[in-house]
Amino acid sequence: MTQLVHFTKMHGAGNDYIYVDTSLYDVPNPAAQSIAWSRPHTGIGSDGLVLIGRPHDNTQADFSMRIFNADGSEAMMCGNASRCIGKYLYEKGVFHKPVIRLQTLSGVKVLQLHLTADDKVESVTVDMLEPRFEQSEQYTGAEIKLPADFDGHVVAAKFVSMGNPHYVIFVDRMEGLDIARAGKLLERDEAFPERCNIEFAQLVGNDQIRTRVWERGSGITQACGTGACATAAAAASLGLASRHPAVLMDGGTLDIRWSANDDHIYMTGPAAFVFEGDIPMG
Ligand SMILES: N[C@H](CCC[C@H](N)C(=O)O)C(=O)O
Repeated sequence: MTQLVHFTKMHGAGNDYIYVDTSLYDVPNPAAQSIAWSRPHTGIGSDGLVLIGRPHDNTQADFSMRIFNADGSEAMMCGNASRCIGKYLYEKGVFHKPVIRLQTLSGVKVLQLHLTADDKVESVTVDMLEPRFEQSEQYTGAEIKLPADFDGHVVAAKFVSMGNPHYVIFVDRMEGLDIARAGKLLERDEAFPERCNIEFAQLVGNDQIRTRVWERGSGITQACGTGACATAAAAASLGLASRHPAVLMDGGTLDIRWSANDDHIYMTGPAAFVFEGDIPMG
């Protein structure tokens, strides 16, 4: 008999993933499952698969997260998924505490849940740790060439690592730019040995940035938590915006605060259940 896996589909500002609690269901080949289940017509339809697990070292963290893009590649971190995991654990009664330490491939992230009067999770703040701008195994520093429709519209561009790599391009207007084409091309630019997430950002004011995202391994998504943090960090470090902007993405707005005290970025935003069900493995 085919083994069924219970899943929960959730989204954070429209960035949707399939969540499986691996203490209940083992997913031996998550890359293949992410590809199959993320397909809209023959699967569940999502930006990828997130596995909620128990940490390898439980002195450091309460739970762990692994995230797979829709193409099966594994990501170091996912901001929107970390907020959804907070809501999942709390509202399903798995871990009924408002502070959760989540182990990821890019370090332990602390989640602070904000609760409503009827004990629901209204929003979650995640300590996303420090942004990094320097050259690394993720970015060679080589010049990046943009397609011709961007000529005359680029204000600035900057590489930022939030654990995972991001390249943020500030433009003077979004209209008329083929961001899907540019994103697809730049994701695989040779400047990014591990490929890259690409953000297209337009300054709306000192405290507001409009951002669209091409995610490595998933394409255009409605929002990206690490991408919003990278955008805010790039904007502030270039002197284009404040250290506490609202980042307006296609599927919702994230509040980003880059603390001057500890240099950490704090991301606050929503998390929502969509539906749950059982799906065959394989
Ligand atoms: N959507 C995610 C990021 C997934 C990143 C992934 N596309 C990669 O780094 O390969 C977020 O909310 O932060």
